[in-house]
Amino acid sequence: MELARGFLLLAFAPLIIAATILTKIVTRRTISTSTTSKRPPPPPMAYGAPVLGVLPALLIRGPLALIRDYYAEMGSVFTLRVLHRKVTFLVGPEESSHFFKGLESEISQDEISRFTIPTFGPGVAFDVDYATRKEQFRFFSDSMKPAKLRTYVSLMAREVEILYTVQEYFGRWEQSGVVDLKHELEHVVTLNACRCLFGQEVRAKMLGEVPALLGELNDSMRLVTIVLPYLPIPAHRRRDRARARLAEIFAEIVRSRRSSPGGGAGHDDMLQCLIDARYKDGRTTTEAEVAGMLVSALFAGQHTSSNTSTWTGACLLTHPEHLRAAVREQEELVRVRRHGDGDRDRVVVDYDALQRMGHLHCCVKETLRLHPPSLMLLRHARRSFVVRTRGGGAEYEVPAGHIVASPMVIHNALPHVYENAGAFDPGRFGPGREEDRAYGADHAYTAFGGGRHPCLGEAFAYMQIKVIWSHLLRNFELELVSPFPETDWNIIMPGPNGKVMVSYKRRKLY
Ligand code: HEM
Repeated sequence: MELARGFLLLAFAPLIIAATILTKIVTRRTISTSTTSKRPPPPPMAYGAPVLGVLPALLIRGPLALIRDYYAEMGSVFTLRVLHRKVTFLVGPEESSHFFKGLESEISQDEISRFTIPTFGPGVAFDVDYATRKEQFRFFSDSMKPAKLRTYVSLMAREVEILYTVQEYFGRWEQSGVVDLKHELEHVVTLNACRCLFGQEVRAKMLGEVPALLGELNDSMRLVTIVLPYLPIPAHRRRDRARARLAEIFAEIVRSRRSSPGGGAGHDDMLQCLIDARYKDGRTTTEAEVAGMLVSALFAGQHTSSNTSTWTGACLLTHPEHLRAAVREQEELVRVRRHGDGDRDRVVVDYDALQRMGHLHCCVKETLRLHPPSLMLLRHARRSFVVRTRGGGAEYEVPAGHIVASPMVIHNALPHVYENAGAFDPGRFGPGREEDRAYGADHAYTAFGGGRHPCLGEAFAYMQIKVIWSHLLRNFELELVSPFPETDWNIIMPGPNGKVMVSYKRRKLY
C-alpha cells in the first residue's frame, strides 16, 4: 500500500507541486453566496487546485491531517472538492442527525458502496435493491439474537479457552515468549468467525483453505478498488478466483445440509440461520445468497474485530491502572468450574459472565472511541438537506449529489462531548459518567454507526473481544515491547500499523 502510494506521489509529483502552489492562491470559501434566495447557503467549500481539488494536499498530508485542518479552519460543516466530486463533512452529533436518521431515499449508502459487489458477490448487499437488502439484514439480525449469542459464546470460548489440547490456539504458546499480537489475534478472530459463522464443516475440514481465500478477498480491497472495482489488476483477478471458490464451498455445504434429514437442524451457526431464513414472500435463500451474506458478514466483522482486539491490548498494556482493574474484574467475575479433564482446571466463560465484565467492556468501548474501525462513514446525498450547527449557530443546505462524510475519529473525540477527549479513560462510559449518553443528543458515540444502519454485529463483536481478553488476562502476564502502534489512515480498513510485539509469561490466576 505504501509502495503504491509512493508510486502515485512520484507520478504526480510535478503536478502536485504546481497544484499545491496554486491551491494556496485559489483556495476560496463560499460561505454566503445567495442574497436573493431564502434557502440556506451551501456549506463553506475548499475548492483546492484547478481540476485536482484538494487531492494533492490529500496525498501529501494524508486524509486525517487534511480533515482535521479543514475542520479547525472551516467549522463543523464544510465541503472539500476532490477532482470532480464534492465531499461534505459533518462533524458532531447535531450536525450528523440527518446522516444517521435520513431516509434511504434521501441519503443512501448505495452509490458509494457498489465497489463491494465483486467481493460480496451477486444477489446480496449492494447488488440488490434496498428492500431486499433490508430483508437480508433481518436474517443477520435474527442470527445475532441473545439465544444465538449464548451459543456462539460457548463456541468462541472453546476456541480460545481449552488449553490442555495442543491444537487449540493459545495452547500453542510456550511458557513464555514474544509474539506479534496483531498476527495472533487476527488468527483467533478468523477461527472464531469460521466456527460461529461458517460452521463445523469449515472449522473441521477447511481451516487451511477458507481463511486463505478470505485473505485473498481482503487483500484485493485496494484504494483503487473504490473507483475501479473491475480493473483487471492481479489482486482483482485473485479476488475473483477466491470468490468463485468460496461460493463453491458454501454452495456444497448448503446443498448437503438441505438434503440431510431435518435440513441441517441442530447446526448452531449463522450459516444455518441463513439457510433457514425466509423472505416475506415465502421464498428461501439461494446458495449464492447464503455465500454472499456469509462473506459480507465476515468482511464487516473480521478486520474490525481483530483490529479492535489488538488496539484494546495496546491500550491496556500502556495503562497499568486499567490493566490491573481488568485483571481484578476477571478474578472476581469469572466462574470457575472443575471439569476434571486431566490435571488442568478449565475456566468457563459464558454469556452471563461476559455481561458482568463491565470494566473490560468500557475498555473496549473507549479503545474504539480513540481507534475507530474506519476514518469516516460515507453516504450519498440523493436529495439536498439542511444542516444546523450546534446550538443553532449556522444553517447550510447540502446540495444533492454530494458525498457526505462523518469522520468518526474526530466525531468521537469532541471536547464538548468528552472530557479530556484525547485520553484513554474507560471510566467515562461507566456508571455515573456515561459521557456519550449524558451529552443529550443522539449519535455522540458512533464507533458502531447508528440510526438507520447500526452495526448488526456489535454484540457479537464485544463478546468475541471479551472472550479473547478474558482468556489472555487470566492466563498471561503481558507486556508491550514495541512502541505504541500508529494508525495507517491511508487504507480502507485502518488498523495498527506494523507489528505489535508483546512478551508473555504464563500465569494462573486461579
Ligand atoms: C469491533 C467490531 C465492529 C465494529 C467497530 C463495527 C462497526 C460498524 C459500523 C461503524 C457500521 C456502520 C457502517 C455505516 O454506517 O456505513 C457497521 C455496520 C455493519 N456491521 Fe459492524 N462492526 C463490527 C463488527 C461486526 C461484526 C462482527 C458483524 C457481523 C458478524 C458486523 C456486521 C455489520 C453489518 C451487517 C453492518 C451493516 C448494517 C447496515 O448497513 O444497515 N459488524 N459496523
